[in-house]
Amino acid sequence: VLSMCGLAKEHTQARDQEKNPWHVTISIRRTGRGFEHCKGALVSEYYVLTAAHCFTIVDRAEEIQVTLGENQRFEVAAVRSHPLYQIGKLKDRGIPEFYDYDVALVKLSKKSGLEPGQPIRWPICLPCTAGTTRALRKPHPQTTCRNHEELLLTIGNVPSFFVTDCKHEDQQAKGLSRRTVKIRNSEKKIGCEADAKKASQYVNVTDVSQVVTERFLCTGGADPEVDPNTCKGEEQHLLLGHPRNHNRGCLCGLVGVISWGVVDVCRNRKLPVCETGRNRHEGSPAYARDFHINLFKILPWLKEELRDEGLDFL
Ligand SMILES: CO[C@H]1CCN(Cc2c(C)cc(C)c3[nH]ccc23)[C@H](CO)C1
Repeated sequence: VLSMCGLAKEHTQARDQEKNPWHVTISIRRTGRGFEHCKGALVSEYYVLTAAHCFTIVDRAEEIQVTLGENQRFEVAAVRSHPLYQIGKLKDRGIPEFYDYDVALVKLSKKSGLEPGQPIRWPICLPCTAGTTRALRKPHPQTTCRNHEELLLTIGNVPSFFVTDCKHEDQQAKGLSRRTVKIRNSEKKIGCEADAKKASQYVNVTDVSQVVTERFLCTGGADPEVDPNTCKGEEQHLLLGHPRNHNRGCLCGLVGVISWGVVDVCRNRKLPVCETGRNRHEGSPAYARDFHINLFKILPWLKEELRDEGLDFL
């Protein structure tokens, strides 16, 4: 079955949830400390993709809930972090957190698309599947995985966006807003990655490649204009603005999973204003960069874990 991914209402009258049906909230009950939250992306009928660091080794599936849209709750059958994710791997070198391979798949206990009376929850397309070929309006099966990477990740500043909770200025209602960022590729990449050393916990990092490995994409900074930054709890996904018409996210599909940032701009934990993005830490420093796991670098794991989901991997 050709997974009907990336189908969402794009017209301006559509409600936030209809524009971003794949955007989910993951709530983890921590005994004595209430709930912690992360964001995730529905990538098939049963699976949500998110960051592995949202979970600890003791979290059990029973403690985790996934909410689609405003209030459609799902229980979780299993959480599978990438086998090479090991946040404490460099502790003995004075590097407290290491985010390499920071991705996890959360399996829902029932299919996400079949609730009577609920809107269809279209998943977002994964790279190197027939769905992304369709979203890119390219011929199938002639278009290869390499073509996807060339189309989506080669030019210097790749227009992309992430989705964040926000509140509408007037009626204080909660909404979702798309925050446009540029993936710093080719010549912009070096400067972007170098700022990782400004993170408070990375004072002992001598060579930035110790913490920013091949698996990462880098966004943020102020060149040519200031990019919005992510906050803790917004681990989720980076979508792609269409390489040609930058003004509209083309639902070309998932490219990365937000993993960590140098500065947590939501210190005051107030939701940003939907229309303007105000309330974020005003005037983030130019070194406020964000790092995302590049899905093109973890395809074997994705294909293996999602082999029964009918996603037609290329
Ligand atoms: C290397 O040291 C830093 C790692 C990241 N940490 C927090 C964090 C996480 C965990 C996840 C996301 C999505 C974040 N976006 C912005 C900050 C932030 C703090 C920085 O504030 C210390």
